[in-house]
Amino acid sequence: MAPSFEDGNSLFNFVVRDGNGVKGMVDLGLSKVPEQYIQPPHERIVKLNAISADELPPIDLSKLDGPDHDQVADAIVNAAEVLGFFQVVNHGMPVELLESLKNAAHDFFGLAPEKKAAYRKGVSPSPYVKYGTSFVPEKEKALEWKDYISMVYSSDVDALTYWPNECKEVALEYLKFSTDMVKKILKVLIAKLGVTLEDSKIDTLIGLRMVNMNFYPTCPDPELTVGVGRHSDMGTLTVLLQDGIGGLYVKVEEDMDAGKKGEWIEISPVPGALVINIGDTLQILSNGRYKSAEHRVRTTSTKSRVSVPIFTIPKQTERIGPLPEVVKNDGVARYREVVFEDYMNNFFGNAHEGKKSLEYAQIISSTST
Ligand SMILES: O=C(O)CCC(=O)C(=O)O
Ligand SMILES: [Fe+2]
Repeated sequence: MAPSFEDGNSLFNFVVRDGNGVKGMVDLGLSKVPEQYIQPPHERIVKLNAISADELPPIDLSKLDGPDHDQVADAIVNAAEVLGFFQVVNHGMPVELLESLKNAAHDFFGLAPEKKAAYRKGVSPSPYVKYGTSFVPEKEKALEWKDYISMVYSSDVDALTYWPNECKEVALEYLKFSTDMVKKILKVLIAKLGVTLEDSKIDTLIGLRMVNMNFYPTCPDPELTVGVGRHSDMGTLTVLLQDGIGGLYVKVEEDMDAGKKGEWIEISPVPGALVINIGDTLQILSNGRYKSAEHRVRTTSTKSRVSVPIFTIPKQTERIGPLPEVVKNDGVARYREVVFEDYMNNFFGNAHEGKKSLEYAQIISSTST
C-alpha cells in the first residue's frame, strides 16, 4: 500500500530509512513537491545563465602528449585557477564505455526498491558500497532531489564481488581509465606550482577512489528543489560523466576579475566529454591558487538525469596542508595541516553549504578583519 505521507516522518521513513529514495516517491505519482524538498528562496535555481560553449571550450587532452603540450598545460592551469572546472575530450576513454555507464546507472536505479535498499548503510554487504538519498538527510533543512550509489575501490576482487551487478564491470573500467587521466592532469597542475612530487606522493593524494552514480528523478517543480545543493568536493580531483540533460552549474568566485563574478554558469553537456573539477584538497595543497569550485545541480521535469562522478581523495591517514614550496613563495600559509580523516568527517558531518567545508582548514589572517 502506498504510504499517505500525512506527516513528515512517514515521508522521511519511506524515502530515507526504508530506502525507497526520491525515485520511489516519484514513482508513486507525485503532482507537487513535498514540503521536505522545498528549498528556501535563496537556494533555488531559478535563473538559468546560459554561457555560450565557445567561452569554455573543452580541452583536448591527447595534445598533452604532442608538440602543443605547453599550451594545453596552460589551459588546464588557467581553468583550475579561474573556475575550478573544465571539460576534456580525447581523454582516452572509449565513448562506448561512457554510454554503457549511463545505461548501467539507469539499470541500477531501475531496480525494485528492495534490491537497492539492500545496499543501505548498515545493511550493505560491504562497507565500501552504499546506496542512499540526498547528502546527509538527518542534518538537512531541505532534502536534495537525488538518489545515489557509492562504490569505494579497495581491490578488483572486492569490486567485482560487492559492487552491484548492474554496474560493477563498467564502473571498474571507468575507474581504471580515469586514474591514469587524473594522474596526468595532477602532474601538470603540480608542476605549474613549481613543485616536483614523486609518483608515490601523487598516488597518496588519490589513494582513495570512489565511483558514485547519481540519479535525479523528474521533479514536478524544478524551481522549488535542488538536485544537489551548493557545495565543493572535498578531494583532489573529481571526474564527472554527465548525460545530455544538463543542469550542472558552477559559481564564478567573487574575487575573480572576470565579468561574471558571483554568477552561476552552466557546464553544458558536450557529447563524449568528461568534466573535471578541483576539490578542496587541491585548493589547500596549492595554498588557494587552484579553486575548488562551488557547484550545484538543478532538477528537471522532463526526464530523469544521471551522472557518474569519480572522487579521488587522499588516504584518510594522510596529512594535508599547503605544499611548503608554495608557502615559501607566497610568504604565507592560508591553510593549516589537517589529517584527512578529520577533514572528511567534518565534510560528511554537515549539510552542503557552499565552500564552508574549507573553513575547517582555513587560517583566518589577523590582519584581514
Ligand atoms: O550530477 C552532477 O552533475 C554533479 C554531482 C556532484 O556535484 C557530486 O556528486 O558531487
Ligand atoms: Fe560535486
